[in-house]
Amino acid sequence: MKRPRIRILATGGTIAGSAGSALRRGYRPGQIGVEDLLASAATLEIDAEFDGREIAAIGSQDIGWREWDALYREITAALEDEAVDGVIVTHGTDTAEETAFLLDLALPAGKPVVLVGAMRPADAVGSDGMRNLANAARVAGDAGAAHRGVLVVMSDHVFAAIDVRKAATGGTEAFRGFPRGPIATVTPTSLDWFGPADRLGRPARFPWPESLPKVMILTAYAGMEADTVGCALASGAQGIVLAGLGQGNAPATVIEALAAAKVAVVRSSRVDQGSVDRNLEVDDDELGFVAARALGPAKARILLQVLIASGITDPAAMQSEFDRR
Ligand SMILES: NC(=O)CC[C@H](N)C(=O)O
Repeated sequence: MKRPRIRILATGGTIAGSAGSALRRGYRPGQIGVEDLLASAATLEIDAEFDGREIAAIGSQDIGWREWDALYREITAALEDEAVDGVIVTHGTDTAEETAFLLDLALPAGKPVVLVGAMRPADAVGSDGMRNLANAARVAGDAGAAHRGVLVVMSDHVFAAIDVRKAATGGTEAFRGFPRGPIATVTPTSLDWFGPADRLGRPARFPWPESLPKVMILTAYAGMEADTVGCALASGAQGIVLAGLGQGNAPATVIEALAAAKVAVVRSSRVDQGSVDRNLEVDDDELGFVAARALGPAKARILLQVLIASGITDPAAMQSEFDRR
């Protein structure tokens, strides 16, 4: 059988991180260039042909429009290139869910696109980077990974971009999926999908935006004051995501300020699991809010940015996009 051809787009992160010593705790992400990453991968004798391009060499806390735009363009070119069977994006774990979800919203279902990272730098004892990369290659080279949207491979799990979250600050099992858990298990030599591809023939949900509007996340807490909303508006936010308490709640004065704000408001939750539904304790119909459903604040912000960029600002129309999977 023909070896799959996989394009690696490197952005940095711990998978390219180095401490300079196996026993040093502090380290810097994005130190290992794509050529060195490819050289390490070559020693694993993975049954695939790789080529690589460097998009960035950063910790993903610094990722933003410049890198996302470059990634979208490179991935689109790779998807159109008959010589490429699948794409791997090496990425820091902190914002992997945001990058994966943004790309997921704007790419057509088709060839596998897989984000992968690591929790331990490349020179740490028991580093997980090459294991995860070998797993990602297994997925990106698998025909069964096509038409599932953008995927994230961490530890021995495959997650869909729409579900995945970084749910722990440390440890190699740091990623979880909500509401769906992993959709496959993977090792360098095995891959088991739990169900059929669910995006067969689905076009891109949104055109790639020309830029992303400013949308801020306000995290709720006991004693939160309404002036936080004023701060967001004064700084030019065109939309606000409430990382609310429980089912997207906040003190009454904050809800009033949000209702008075003349920008889109999406209620999500600071709680990691479970969805935020409409009209439970907050009257979304009355106040013109949108419920984020199962999207956590970071991904709700990405969707809200894309909606505003696409000219979709009516609350009912926005809600139906948040209801979609
Ligand atoms: N485990 C990691 O990748 C964290 C490193 C860095 N903060 C990043 O997100 O890129």
